[in-house]
Order: sequence, then C-alpha cells, then structure tokens
Amino acid sequence: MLKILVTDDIAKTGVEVLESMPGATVDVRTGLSESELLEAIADAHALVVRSQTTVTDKVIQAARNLRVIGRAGVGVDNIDLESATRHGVLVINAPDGNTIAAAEHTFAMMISLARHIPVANRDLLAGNWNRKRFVGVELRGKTLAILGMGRIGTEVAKRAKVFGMNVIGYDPFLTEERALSLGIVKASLDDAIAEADFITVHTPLTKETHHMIDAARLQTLKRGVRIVNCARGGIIDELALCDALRTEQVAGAAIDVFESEPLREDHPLRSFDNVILTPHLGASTVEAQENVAIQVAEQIVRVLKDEPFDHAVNLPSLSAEQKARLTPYLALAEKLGLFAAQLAQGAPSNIRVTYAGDASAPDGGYLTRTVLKGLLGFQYRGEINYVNALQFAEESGIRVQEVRETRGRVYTNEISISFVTDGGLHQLTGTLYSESGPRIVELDGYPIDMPSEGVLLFTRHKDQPGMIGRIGTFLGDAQVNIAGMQVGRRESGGEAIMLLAVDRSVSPDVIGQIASVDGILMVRAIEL
Ligand SMILES: NC(=O)c1ccc[n+]([C@@H]2O[C@H](COP(=O)([O-])OP(=O)(O)OC[C@H]3O[C@@H](n4cnc5c(N)ncnc54)[C@H](O)[C@@H]3O)[C@@H](O)[C@H]2O)c1
Ligand SMILES: O=C(O)CC[C@@H](O)C(=O)O
Repeated sequence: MLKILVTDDIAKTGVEVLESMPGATVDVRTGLSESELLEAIADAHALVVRSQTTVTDKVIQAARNLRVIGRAGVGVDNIDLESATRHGVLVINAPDGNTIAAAEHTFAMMISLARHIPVANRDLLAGNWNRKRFVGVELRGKTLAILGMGRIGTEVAKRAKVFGMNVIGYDPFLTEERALSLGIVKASLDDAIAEADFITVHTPLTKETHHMIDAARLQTLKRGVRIVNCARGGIIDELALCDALRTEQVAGAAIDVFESEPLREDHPLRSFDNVILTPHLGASTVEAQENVAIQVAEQIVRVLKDEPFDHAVNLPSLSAEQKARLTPYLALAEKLGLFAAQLAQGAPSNIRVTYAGDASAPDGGYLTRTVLKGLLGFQYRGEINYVNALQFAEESGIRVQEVRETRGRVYTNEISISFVTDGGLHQLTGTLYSESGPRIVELDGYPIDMPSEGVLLFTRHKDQPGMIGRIGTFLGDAQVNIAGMQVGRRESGGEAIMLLAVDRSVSPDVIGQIASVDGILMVRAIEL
C-alpha cells in the first residue's frame, strides 16, 4: 500500500484526486511539530505541502520510501531541493494554478497603497471622517518597475498597462521582443528601479534575489516610491525597508510575504500606518487553491503510477512532443546501462554516451540519466534514479560525457556507451528497430544483433576449435537451454566473442566452470 502524506491545508478536491488512486492511503495531518512530521513521513511514498511545512534535509532523510514531494503552489523555497535531489526524491509544483490570484493580490495591494484604503477604513471604523488625510495618488501615468517577468510579473504588467502605467521590466530572460509585445520597456535592475514610482517584485527567492532590494538600493530609489512584495520574504531587506519608511524615502509598502512567517507580533513593519500587511494571501482564492491542489495531486498520482508527469522542479522539463519521441529510447537506454553494469563488474571512472541519428535530438539529459540509472542503479542496488543519477555520478568522481552525432555509423538511430573500469574499456551499442524494438548491435567492437532482453551469456575467448562446444556442454549439463547465438571475431586464431541468449539464469558455479576453460578470457552472465 502506498502512503500519501498531506501536511498542509490543500483544497478537498485535491485530496479526492489522491484518494481515487487505487492502492494508496491518504493521511492528511496538518500543523505537525517537527518530531511528528519525522514520524509521519518515515513510511510515506509521497508528501504534499503548501508553504507552511518546511521540508528539511532531516525530514527527507527520515523518509525511507519517499519518491515525490508535491508543492501545491509555485515557490519551493520551503523544500531542501539539494537534499531531495541527492536522495533521488522528485519535487514537483503547480506552477500556474495561482498566477492570476497572485497577480490580482499584487494589484489589490498596489491600489490599496495608492489610495490608503486599509488605514482609511480603520480610521472610519474608529469613528472618524477624515477626507483630507487620505488623499491618494493615481496609477495612470506612473512608472511601475516589475522585477521578475515570469508568469505573475507578466500578468501584473498586463493589468498595469490597462491602468495607463508606464511599465519597466527587469528579468534576465526578458527579450526585447517580448517586452515590445507586452508594451513595456526592458531594463537592468538599477535602471528599472531608479525611475519607478511603484516597484513590485515577482522573482523566486534564491541566493541571487535574497535582499535584491537592500539598504544601499533603497537609497538609489526615487523619493516617495511605493513598494509591493507578494513574491517571497527576503527579496526585500525588511529592516532596511523599515528604515527607509521612517525617513520617508519610501512612501508606503504593501507586503504579503515575510522573511520569517508567521510575522512576529513585535515586528517593526507592524508599526507603520503607510504599510499594508497581509498574511501570505497571494494564492488564497477559492479558484487558485482548487487549481493547485488538483494540479499537484494529479501529478503525484502519475509519478506513483510510473506514468509521465509534468512540472518537475529538480528534473529538466520536456514538451509533450519530446516525451513521445523519447519514450521508446528510454527502454533501450536503461537496458544498455544494465548490460554495461553487468559487463563492467566494477565502478566505471569514465562514461561516454553517444547518441546518433534519430536518437540524438535534444532530450534535457533524460537518456543519459536513464543510462546511468541502469548502470549505476544495478551496481548500487537501485538507490539511483532519474533525479539523482547525474549528481551521484559527479559526487562519485565518475566523468560523464554526452556526444551527439547527426548520423549513426550503421543504423538510423544508435546509442553507444563506452566506459572505462579497472578491467579496461568496454563499448556497447544499441538501436531501435521499428519492427523488433531495442537491439544490442555492437559489443566491444564486434558487430552482433540480439534483443536487449532476457538472460544472456557473454564470453570473450581465444578463437580456437572446440570453445563453443565446451561452453554448450556446461550449459547443457546444467539444463540451461540456448535460444540464440551470436559470434564474432576479427581474424582467425585471434580473439573472439560469443553472446548467447539462454532460457534461464546461469548459476555462478556454471560461470566458474566456463571461466576455468583454457582460452576463456572473460565470461559474464547478463540479465536484462
Ligand atoms: N504570495 C503568494 O502567495 C505567492 C503566490 C504565487 C507565487 N508566489 C511567488 O512568486 C514567485 C514568482 O512566481 P511565478 O509564477 O511568476 O514564477 P515564474 O517562474 O513564472 O517567474 C519568476 C521569474 O523570475 C525571474 N528571475 C529569477 N531570478 C531572477 C533575478 N535574479 N532577477 C530578476 N528576475 C529573476 C525568472 O527569470 C522568471 O521569469 C514564486 O517564486 C513564488 O515565490 C507567491
Ligand atoms: O500555499 C500558499 O498559499 C502560498 C503559495 C505561494 O506562496 C506560492 O509560492 O505558490
């Protein structure tokens, strides 16, 4: 039975999607202390969180069966991604379900700030009627700097244009062409903020964006600027912002997200009339919560069912067309990796994977991850998967190289692995026949043709009379039937290879007997 643990409040519709998965139990337990979380996650196969649960390295290490962490939302800064990747745990999110909610909240904050709505409301409820005190400013004609022109930044830009604002966008991935099509101006960070009457941030929180607006930058802004943060606490230095509010360098701020949440009761941001605070409500609409809960739940189910999934945060993303093209090659790549592991019998120091012809189209590294999953996963008892394969190789000092060639040497598509171990260099090539599926077509430089499945016996031996007969006799005596045979040699009397397809596993005793035959240089049982 698979266990799906949900530790933050997600919409009921999302929980229902999880509950509809046959063979799974869903355990919804919110508000857990760290020790309760460590206990609950120990046997969980999937974890679903929003932003309240902090998924640390300790939590990931305590999770013996964890395959996937789903974030019902965008930001994954509450998840230790590095640890998840190292432990082969997939992290997925729901990237677009709350875009509109967050953009609308940003706009609500900006208008409230411009027109003093929260403070005027409080004042009126206190019994006053102060029309002169709350004269605001218009958005029309003002300059808005948007830092981070992704999904939410783009939606904010569209709304700002409708309000007649001049919009400047800063984002390393913003092209002139896209800026033009949105009717905004692309600028560097410092140029964007220098002229702004309003600034809003929409980047993730990363090492680069942490305190992107700090004390020094606040001093370079136009006096009287208004600042909105509905992205992540920590992008703007909160204490520096408080100083700039005190000196009136900043005329107002609207903040939804904080460096530490919940915001502590004595935080200085709570003391300003011209500061609007909301408790991380950017994504809190009925629609957004349904969207993200369903989106993440559907992907969790797909991951647990070993079906193709979307929105992986710690794997490269692929288009539907790339996925469809890649699927048959994944099987071949994994079989080649498995074959290589059993051929090598020792850790490789160098692995080169060459993709040729139809197999060489860009794939975000998935095929190489799959080769490594087969190769290293066999040697390290399955602890390697698509998520951690490259990192594992790197940390183990294994040099992995990818080569792409437009044409195969013999076939229209080829995947070749060459790898070096203490025992020497091996090379293996596979291809995908449209009629008969994945085949092994080259082994250590000898052309062969075998399906990449079942039980195989590989020998390298001296090319001398009687070798094949003696190997056949050992197998016959052990009741192992031979289903197919490929032999190859470069010159008579030199070295030769033989690859046998057999009907059942060959015991280590039989392998030992074959290895002891005079003239046998290498023998391997290979199960694919
Ligand atoms: N308040 C909320 O409840 C709420 C809701 C949703 C999202 N968010 C936050 O908003 C952020 C943005 O969400 P999104 O859906 O637009 O994400 P997105 O990935 O679509 O956009 C983020 C953009 O930031 C840009 N960026 C990254 N580093 C940058 C840098 N150093 N300088 C400038 N730009 C940089 C990226 O290029 C990207 O275009 C999320 O990371 C999340 O933390 C908050
Ligand atoms: O879970 C939430 O409500 C917040 C989500 C938001 O911060 C996000 O990054 O998607």
